[in-house]
Amino acid sequence: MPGSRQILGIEGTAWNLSAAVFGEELISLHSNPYSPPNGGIHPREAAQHHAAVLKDVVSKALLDVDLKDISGVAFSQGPGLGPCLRTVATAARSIAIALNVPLIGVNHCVAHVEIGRHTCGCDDPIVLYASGANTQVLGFLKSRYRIFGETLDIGLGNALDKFARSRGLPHPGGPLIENYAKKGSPVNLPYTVKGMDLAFSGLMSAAKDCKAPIEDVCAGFQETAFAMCVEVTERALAHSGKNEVLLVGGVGANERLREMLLVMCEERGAEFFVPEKKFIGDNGAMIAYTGKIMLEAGQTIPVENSGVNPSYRSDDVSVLWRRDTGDISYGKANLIENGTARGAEAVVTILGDDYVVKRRLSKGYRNKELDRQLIAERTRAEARVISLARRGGVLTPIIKDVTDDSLVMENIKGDMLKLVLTDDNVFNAGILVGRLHKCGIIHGDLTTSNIIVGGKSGHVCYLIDFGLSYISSETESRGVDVHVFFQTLESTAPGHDNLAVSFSEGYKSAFVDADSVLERVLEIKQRARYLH
Ligand SMILES: C[C@@H](O)[C@H](NC(=O)OP(=O)(O)OC[C@H]1O[C@@H](n2cnc3c(N)ncnc32)[C@H](O)[C@@H]1O)C(=O)O
Ligand SMILES: [Fe+2]
Repeated sequence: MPGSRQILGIEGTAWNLSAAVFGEELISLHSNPYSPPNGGIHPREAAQHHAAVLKDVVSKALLDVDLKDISGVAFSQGPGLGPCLRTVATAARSIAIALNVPLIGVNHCVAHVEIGRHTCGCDDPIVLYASGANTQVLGFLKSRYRIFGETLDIGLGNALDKFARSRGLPHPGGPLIENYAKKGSPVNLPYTVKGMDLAFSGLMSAAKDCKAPIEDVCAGFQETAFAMCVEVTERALAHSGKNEVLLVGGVGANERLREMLLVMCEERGAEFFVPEKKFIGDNGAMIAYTGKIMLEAGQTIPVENSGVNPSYRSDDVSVLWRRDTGDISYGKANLIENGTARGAEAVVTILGDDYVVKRRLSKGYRNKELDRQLIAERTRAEARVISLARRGGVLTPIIKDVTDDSLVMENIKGDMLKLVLTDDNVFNAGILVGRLHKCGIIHGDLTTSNIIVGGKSGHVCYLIDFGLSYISSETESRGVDVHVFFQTLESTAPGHDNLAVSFSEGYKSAFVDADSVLERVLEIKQRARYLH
């Protein structure tokens, strides 16, 4: 393709040294993976491997290309293993200087997403990015890939690989576990979704200690870990109002994970996408392609500023190559229509004039036993938290009846706070949340749709939907609660900073530790994390 724009991309953040050229479409892709002789990936040894094979891999990628057509060199700038990143960056800089073309520093996580969007032809998905080092649920909003939820400890792939190693299996363990799991019946392991976040290290330790046959442990590991990922993905879908799901990252090769996401999407009427295998794990094509669209948007970097960043986050990248999408539609999923509202987890139906029934839905993607157990645990926990909150003076619906999967409770009449955003109402909401935090409860989903303003005076605030609530007196958890509330204020009433001030005043008047929580809220905002 003479004259057309072609980009050379080099990937080498961890296990795979891979190079590709992307023009209008993929022109070439060559890889030389590193397999550790024993144990996991050793950063320095992996970097030595990359240095040793780089010339061969890049030459092969350039074999049928006229060097005059190369208009940019892209490389993985991070995240990844420091020595590996530096090796690849050095090579990319030299090639860019030799060819006298711009250099493009690509965020590896964003590249996983972009090659997925391009090759699958999806537009604006919620992304489950599950790899060795990372596990994140992402969605595009206002020039950035926002992180809706992510692992708080290790990546899912690393958890699988480490467990496999503890059983004497070679690296990478993910595919081997998948094979064992096909022959097993799942054991029960700890399910650790925390709000919108995930954690895998407790699950991994429990799997290591489990004495059941390896097939059953592998099946239990997959069923538990994947159900956690699918749950957070579904919630992000419900909150964002988006209707596409894209799976990327090495763990996305797993057929059971794909099947579970497909079932979830079918149940919600969303569309599921997954790239073909050569584009799902680490590969040079994702770097070359993302380099190409970045170059077209003018996002190149001078060689002197091209240092690598081993902890480069997906939400650090300013995405200039995508058109902006509108606001997230908070609470849209919770609107009651024809007497029924469907959220990510439950259906609420009006029962006569005075009551509503909240029934948790069975999820077809979950293993039956896990499904039954989660529904029963969460229903009981919700009833408990509501009673505790009432005892602490928080107005909530009165619970009339609890079964294995449903709560019958008082029908609170009034308007959602988001429809009556006045200083007085928001001040009262602050008092309510202050009382809640005082009695050690975190709401977990403090949106302006979950506060109802009503009562005789028309100004009394009730708190509803405790489905994600938990017990904690930590400043961080309280701060996240308030931060979520402030974010929904911003999205429903942009520019009305006075509302956050009124809320804070109410909050302070009801809760002695309010100041330290509000300080933490500022810190959380700085972290630019999209917590919802
Ligand atoms: C920073 C970068 O280096 C890193 N890349 C990475 O971790 O490689 P990736 O190719 O995306 O994913 C590798 C992981 O994917 C897992 N994996 C591969 N096939 C699998 C399968 N069939 N089932 C489960 N896990 C699988 C492997 O066990 C390994 O943990 C990342 O994206 O976080
Ligand atoms: Fe990766």
